[in-house]
Amino acid sequence: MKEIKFEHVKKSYGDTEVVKDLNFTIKEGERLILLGPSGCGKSTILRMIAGLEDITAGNLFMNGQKVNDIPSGKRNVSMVFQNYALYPHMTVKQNIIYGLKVKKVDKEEIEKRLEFVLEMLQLKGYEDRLPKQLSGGQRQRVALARATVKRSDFFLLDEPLSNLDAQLRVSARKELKKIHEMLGQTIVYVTHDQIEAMTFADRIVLMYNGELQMIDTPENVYHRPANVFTAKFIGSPPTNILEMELGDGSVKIGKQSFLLNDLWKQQISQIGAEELLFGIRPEHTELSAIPLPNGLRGQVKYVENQGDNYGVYLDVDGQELIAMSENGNWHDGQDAYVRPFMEKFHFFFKNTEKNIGYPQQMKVVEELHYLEEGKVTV
Ligand SMILES: Nc1ncnc2c1ncn2[C@@H]1O[C@H](COP(=O)(O)OP(=O)(O)OP(=O)(O)O)[C@@H](O)[C@H]1O
Repeated sequence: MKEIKFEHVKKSYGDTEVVKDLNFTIKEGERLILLGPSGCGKSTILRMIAGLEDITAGNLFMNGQKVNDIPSGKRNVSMVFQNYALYPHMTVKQNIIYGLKVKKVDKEEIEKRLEFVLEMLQLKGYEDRLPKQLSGGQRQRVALARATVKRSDFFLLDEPLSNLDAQLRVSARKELKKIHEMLGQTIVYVTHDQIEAMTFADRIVLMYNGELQMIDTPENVYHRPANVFTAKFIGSPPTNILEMELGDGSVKIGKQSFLLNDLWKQQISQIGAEELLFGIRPEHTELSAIPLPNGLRGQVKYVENQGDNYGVYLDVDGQELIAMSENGNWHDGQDAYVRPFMEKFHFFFKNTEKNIGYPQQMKVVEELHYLEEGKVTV
């Protein structure tokens, strides 16, 4: 089984714990993305898998075998680094096959694998060039090729596309997916780019401050965030998190309130919630210049042009709420009315910032057709 299992894994540098009690399993053949802000411990986790960092406490298993003390060279991993780390004095071909030669792989087999990656990563014709004679995108493909020819069980990538421009990143992700489909390796991929994570991952591990915040599919990370951090980290502009009070079947925000439907009323009463926070994504609201039933009134503070639509920042009784609008004709200080979609509400416990959960009947679906308040059909 090409599986990686963390069992109470910790990593400290001196007195500083940079990875705290990790417990999760990376499944055979999956594309797992380690996502999180700078310094959260992503690279450290990847380097522990690669055997480039010691584990301070706990156990790490690969292929069912405990590998805490197994050196990197014996872990059946290949790794691609952010800076490519190509050998500058070797040609493209030499760079790609160097590892295989060291391992004394049969000559014919080396040629076969070389042909395969040159073809797949569009490097034909570049075999005899030195890295300095290549563009950034080509160098990155050579680094991918060098890791791919090893055909190891585990393919580890540390921000491999961050030096590429947006277009090249899209095509490189496609190539990576192709490699994955053909070779079926278990991929662990570090990035701080949520778009990369959402488009490439089977599952995402979201890290913050050395702690795992959530591990789940991109859909669930977006629609069912485990806590406030996840809700705010995923999505742009970030999820609105508002202070609220519970009224009688309603949510009070500042001096205003809107009614909850029966599903939410039941959910909230079931968990016996005390103090809650209310979450709603900017894209899950309706914004209007005229009052909306069951909505909130705010004043426009700022409008951000996002190309195909606008982020409108409102002051709602002293709290900021961002809504999306197709038109940019909003002016500062103007009254605006916003209605959060009930099917897209999130509630979090105020003390722990953990999600309270969702009514069972509210499925995670991409396309929803809104009828009226709180009623939804798929
Ligand atoms: N050799 C080291 N000695 C001391 N502290 C370290 C060492 N390597 C990393 N750290 C610290 O450990 C924490 C996690 O670092 P890590 O590189 O894993 O973060 P990251 O999430 O990959 O960040 P980035 O996205 O910026 O690369 C950081 O606070 C970093 O300063």
